[in-house]
Amino acid sequence: MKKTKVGIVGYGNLGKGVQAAVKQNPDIELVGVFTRRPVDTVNVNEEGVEVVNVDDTEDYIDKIDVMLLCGGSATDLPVQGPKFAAMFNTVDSYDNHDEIPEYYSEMNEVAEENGNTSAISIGWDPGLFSMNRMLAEAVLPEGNAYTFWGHGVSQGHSDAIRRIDGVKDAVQYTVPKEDAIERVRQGENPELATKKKHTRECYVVAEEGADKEQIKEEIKTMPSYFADYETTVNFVTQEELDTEHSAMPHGGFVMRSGQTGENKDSNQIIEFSLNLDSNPEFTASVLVAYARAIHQLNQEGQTGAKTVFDVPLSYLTHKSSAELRKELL
Ligand SMILES: NC(=O)C1=CN([C@@H]2O[C@H](COP(=O)(O)OP(=O)(O)OC[C@H]3O[C@@H](n4cnc5c(N)ncnc54)[C@H](OP(=O)(O)O)[C@@H]3O)[C@@H](O)[C@H]2O)C=CC1
Ligand SMILES: N[C@@H](C[C@H]1CC(C(=O)O)=NO1)C(=O)O
Repeated sequence: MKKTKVGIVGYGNLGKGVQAAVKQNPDIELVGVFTRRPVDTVNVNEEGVEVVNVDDTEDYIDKIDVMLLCGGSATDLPVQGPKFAAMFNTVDSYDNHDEIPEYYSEMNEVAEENGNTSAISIGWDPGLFSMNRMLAEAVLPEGNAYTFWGHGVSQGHSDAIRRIDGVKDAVQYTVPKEDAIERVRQGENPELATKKKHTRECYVVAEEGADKEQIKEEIKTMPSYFADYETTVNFVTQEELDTEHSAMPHGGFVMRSGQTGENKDSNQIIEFSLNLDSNPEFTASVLVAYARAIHQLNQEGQTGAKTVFDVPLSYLTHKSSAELRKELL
């Protein structure tokens, strides 16, 4: 079997998750981990997997079929996305929803120019939840849609806090408002503004001597991430963060309630939910499936940026169409 050879760019929670996910996919092979840090400070604990500084990436252009970009969306991917899409097929999990259209345009231009294929905003939201929002809307054109996340750790929001000057470490929990969920489940079809659906709880380790009030203000007013939410900021020690906030569970659901029939008197509900012990390991598993698909799309000459709306579902699996018809139809 010809394997898809992949590389990991950025060895954090998501990068480690990709390393684990590759081992569950016999048709995928990990060639190397690419990091901005000195290579002797990053230990991947896996025989045969090279650790390379990102400045030496060009040496691997002919050795890697798809590069999995595992950097943070707040500040890493806006730079690393275009940089790596010029050299490789890529898959990333870019999740700043407000900026996805602009990111898509830039990635599409770079990937097209270089004959590469780049899957962007892959994961669960954006990603599998996006797919299900679209599917539900296509099937039930007359209705109301809702997305709820948590209670769990948003990696994107946690990463965004960690990038603030004076922050040493941080975790952000997204907390759904139970009254909002109840109103949706009761079929009220409420109009729910962003603030009305979730609150955000942050646990922050400040650097020695950092201005905590300044950090709190930067978090609460951060556009796209916190500005539209009720957000609480708690300062804790590194030991408290490590002992009480090291797990990264998450999940949520997308739901659409729609009406059908001559008199629109049939109420139909579509719901897709996730319950994740590990947000990074699940997200990484989605990225690896898309690495398989992007490799095939590029071999077919389909270049440019792709979202979950552009990639055929059957390309995500190693199974043939005949196997799918036999086993899963
Ligand atoms: N679409 C979706 O559904 C989802 C998207 N995501 C996205 O994934 C992104 C990455 O999340 P996550 O992996 O948790 O972020 P991390 O903070 O763990 O890692 C981000 C980067 O920071 C660097 N880094 C990691 N650990 C260290 C360290 N100890 N010292 C110095 N640098 C370090 C790494 O780059 P380097 O090795 O180069 O130093 C890494 O790529 C999030 O920002 C989010 O946007 C996450 C979940 C779901
Ligand atoms: N992109 C999110 C995945 C989901 C979770 C989330 C949130 O809690 O706000 N939004 O989307 C992440 O980084 O974890």
